[in-house]
Amino acid sequence: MSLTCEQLIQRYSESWEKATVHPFLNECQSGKIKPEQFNTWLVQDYLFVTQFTRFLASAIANAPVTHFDVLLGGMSAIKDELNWFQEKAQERNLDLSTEKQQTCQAYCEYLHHIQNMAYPIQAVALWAIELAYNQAWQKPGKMVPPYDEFAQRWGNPNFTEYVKLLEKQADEALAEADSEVEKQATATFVKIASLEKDFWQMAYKK
Ligand SMILES: Cc1ncc(C[n+]2csc(CCO)c2C)c(N)n1
Repeated sequence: MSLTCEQLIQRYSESWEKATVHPFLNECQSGKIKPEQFNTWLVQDYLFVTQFTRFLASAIANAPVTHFDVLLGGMSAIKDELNWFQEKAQERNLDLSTEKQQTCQAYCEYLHHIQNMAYPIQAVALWAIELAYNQAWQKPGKMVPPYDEFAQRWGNPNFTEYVKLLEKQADEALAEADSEVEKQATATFVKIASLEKDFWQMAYKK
């Protein structure tokens, strides 16, 4: 039996919990987050998504044609997401040409690093990155305005469906992987969980 996404979640459930449960999210839920802390996180997330766009493009370049439909749908969603980030930044008077914090920089470098690795590794990364947001923004429960818009964006059923399709594709890719690629895909999952955990914390740093 080959490795599956479900097994990764089960085997590393503690790391995954830390990736998707954080005081930042609870403070968005209650409305206690300071606007400047939220803004700090938002700008860093925009910077991350610009790098993620390049990562998705390279995953498409390595993917089998049977995976194009889902991934191209993801690419189209990112076009919308980047424009939406720019709108939010304008509303909040934020400068998007800010420097990356160290955690954001490390995450972007990691995406660049796995860009040229075997496709199953990229398929697992795409799934894990999207699942992290899909779960993290739902776990605290109904959020107060203005943070409910963010929770809706990443917690809505359509996005959940997209993440399920990414899981199916990652499982298909893993079914073709040898044990070395399985090992690297596992390491990628664990690394992403750790980077996601650190990412929330950037809200509290200048
Ligand atoms: C640190 C961090 N991790 C995951 C995501 C989730 N995500 C990455 S790109 C994108 C747009 C739709 O594909 C979404 C929702 C994020 N934004 N920031």
